Amino acid sequence: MLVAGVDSSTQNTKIVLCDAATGEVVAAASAPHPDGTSCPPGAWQEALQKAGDGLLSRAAAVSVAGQQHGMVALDDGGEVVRDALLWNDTRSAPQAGALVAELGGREAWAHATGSVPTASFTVTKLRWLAENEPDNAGRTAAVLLPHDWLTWKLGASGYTTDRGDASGTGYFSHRAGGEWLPEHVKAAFGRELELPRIAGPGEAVGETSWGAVLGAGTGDNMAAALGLGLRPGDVVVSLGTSGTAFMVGDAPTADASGAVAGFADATGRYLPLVCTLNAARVLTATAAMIGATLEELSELALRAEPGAGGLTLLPYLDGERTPDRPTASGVLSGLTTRNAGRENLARAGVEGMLASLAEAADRLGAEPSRIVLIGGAAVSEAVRKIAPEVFGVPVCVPRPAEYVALGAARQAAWALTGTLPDWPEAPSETFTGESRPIIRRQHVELRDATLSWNEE
Ligand SMILES: Nc1ncnc2c1ncn2[C@@H]1O[C@H](COP(=O)(O)OP(=O)(O)O)[C@@H](O)[C@H]1O
Ligand SMILES: O=C(CO)[C@@H](O)[C@H](O)COP(=O)(O)O
Repeated sequence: MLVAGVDSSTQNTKIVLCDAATGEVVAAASAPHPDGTSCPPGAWQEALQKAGDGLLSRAAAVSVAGQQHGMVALDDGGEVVRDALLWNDTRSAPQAGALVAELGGREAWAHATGSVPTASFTVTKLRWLAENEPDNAGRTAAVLLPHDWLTWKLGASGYTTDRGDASGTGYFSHRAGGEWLPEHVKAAFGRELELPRIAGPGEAVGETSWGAVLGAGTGDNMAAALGLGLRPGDVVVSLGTSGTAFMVGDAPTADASGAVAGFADATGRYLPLVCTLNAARVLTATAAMIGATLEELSELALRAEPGAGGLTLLPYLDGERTPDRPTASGVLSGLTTRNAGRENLARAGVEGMLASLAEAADRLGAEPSRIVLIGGAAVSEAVRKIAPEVFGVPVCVPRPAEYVALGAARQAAWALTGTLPDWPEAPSETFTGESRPIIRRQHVELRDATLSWNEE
């Protein structure tokens, strides 16, 4: 029996078709999404159809994992009202600040939802819609997350979501195993909206047009956790469009500083997570700056010394979420005639991205004995070799695979059989290296020196 897992992430849709009993991948495909921080949901559906052509129909069950937080506004006929605003769209930063203040401050938000909302959270996008597009707001009857919408389009019985993705909205509470906070929607939007039913872990929520069982799906980070064989205390660092550091725990978290988002996972447990807006694209941007391919960037970076001769890249290229600097941009600092060269620039790009994620991982307060490194940029040799120097612990890189899609496939198998299957842990390679404190020192000094640069 075969099951399919879909990862509808920021840059593309990836699908894996797996043996339901063993998790062995028998086929895989992908298709790109349009660039940008807003997207017509139809583009995700087209990518799903393109990547899934001849593949999805072989699956007896399917689950969709999606980029978190995106606001899919629907009218009372189920039509999309406007392009979805994505997790990395920072236009609702002022609304985030206003909502935090209006509803009792950071402590109150962390207590109510597990998180303090930044511009990524759906609730802040709802307020932005109400304030800036009254016609679209007036037509909006329901709000879904990207994976909810795709699951509905695939054949779910009504609008559904799961507690993992729901926990990134800003209108979900961990109380009573997970429930909506309609009063938060009303406070943000001015009135209540139809929200999807929160399905239980492993629940089947409908049937596809070819008769496959449909799992509830979840957020992409929750699915990654499901796709990896994590050991207790493991911290995962994912280097995709977003950078994330997360772990699975038994109790909800409530960090009033706002750095750690107190998400739920896809199994009934919790997924404290720290997210940065800038990760893999820091490397693409650095490579473009020095006229190199990603492979050349890696070779060049490995030729430079730790600290890149004093050159530091603060990687907040597209604004930043952790730290909360939505209007920030990147800063290259410490340039001299002695260090101006492609090797140091390449190394500064890799070090900047990793140092930012090491700071994020620290916010989890976990003191892990290893870091599990995944995501598109984890295939880079320079990233793998420099990561232990930055994190200061061994870095375990599971065999490159689509772990989000694999987690979704595992959830599909759960919906199909009623049992979460035990798939074998993927083979991995562990990278070790001397800790190089200079890398994080340079990053922190530049981060703190630029604290007031983007204040309005
Ligand atoms: N060899 C490589 N070196 C560095 N980055 C890479 C490499 N291969 C792919 N990437 C980057 O990985 C990113 C995609 O990662 P992925 O985890 O699929 O992202 P997402 O899930 O957010 O769509 C792209 O930005 C791409 O440039
Ligand atoms: O906003 C978050 C997590 O809170 C992001 O991690 C999104 O879920 C997008 O993920 P990728 O497309 O980068 O995988």
